[in-house]
Amino acid sequence: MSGSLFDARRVPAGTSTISIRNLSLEFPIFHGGARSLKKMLFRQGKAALTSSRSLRTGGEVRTGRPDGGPVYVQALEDVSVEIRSGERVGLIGHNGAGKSTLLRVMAGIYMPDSLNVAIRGQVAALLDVNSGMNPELTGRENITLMGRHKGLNTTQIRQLEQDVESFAQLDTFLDLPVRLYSSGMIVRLGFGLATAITPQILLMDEWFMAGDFHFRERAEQRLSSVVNSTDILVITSHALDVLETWCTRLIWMEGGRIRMDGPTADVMAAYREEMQAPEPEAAPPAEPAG
Ligand SMILES: Nc1ncnc2c1ncn2[C@@H]1O[C@H](COP(=O)(O)OP(=O)(O)OP(=O)(O)O)[C@@H](O)[C@H]1O
Repeated sequence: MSGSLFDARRVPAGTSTISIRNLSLEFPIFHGGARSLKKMLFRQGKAALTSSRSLRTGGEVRTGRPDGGPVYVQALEDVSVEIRSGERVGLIGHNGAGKSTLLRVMAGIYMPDSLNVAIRGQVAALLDVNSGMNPELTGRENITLMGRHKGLNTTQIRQLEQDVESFAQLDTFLDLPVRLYSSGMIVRLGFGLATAITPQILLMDEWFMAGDFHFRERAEQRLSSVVNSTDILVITSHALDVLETWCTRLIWMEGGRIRMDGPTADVMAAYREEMQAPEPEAAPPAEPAG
């Protein structure tokens, strides 16, 4: 049985897939600091001129050419992933490892070369609590807007409104503009809305772990019925116990690359072992050239 009000299947149940092949994605840095960053990369000497890896934080920062050129962050590098129906996949890794970027590619927010990415099935992305919400409209108006956007009829929109209202428990705030909500209140509304329609592929960032204790308890109950009726789940979280509970497979990202991909128990054991190992010492700064 579906845990939410509406079912949004677009391909037959059990046939959803995510296929990503040799995907690389970089973000150019346009900030004023890019100039001094370029100088810093240059000072590091020729070997490090096109690459500066910081330990366990972020993707590589690179320059386009040895003589300078634009500076960019390599968020993903040569990533290949195949995910089939029935899989519950967790993404783990250090801050800036590329987990959210990979989720955003799967959600179609970043659209690299279409030859690299093929998604089959209807996708819902719980990546950003504000996504799709208009802060100037009331909570109730946002529910109606979302219902229309999903193609629901008037009766279904009424059902959606009742469902989200009873889940979010915002009382009178539901009729006030969303810009007046606290961050926890926005999570209640955003989460209630996003989980009211069962997708075939559910992509989640860890924001839903926000909210008070009672909310989290109810959120996890609601989520478990949605997750059980989706074909594919991909979730990223630093809460390893959450991943162990939900996931059958883990992908360990490091510096934009896939370091390990396999059954949850195997990848988690390797990841925990590495986390407990002492940090390698940072290399001393190189002497200025010339
Ligand atoms: N919009 C952007 N513009 C520039 N750089 C970005 C952008 N989004 C991500 N990055 C960079 O890409 C790299 C990967 O970031 P990403 O958000 O995917 O990491 P993450 O694994 O989700 O990290 P965290 O665990 O801290 O959320 C980081 O080095 C980050 O600085």
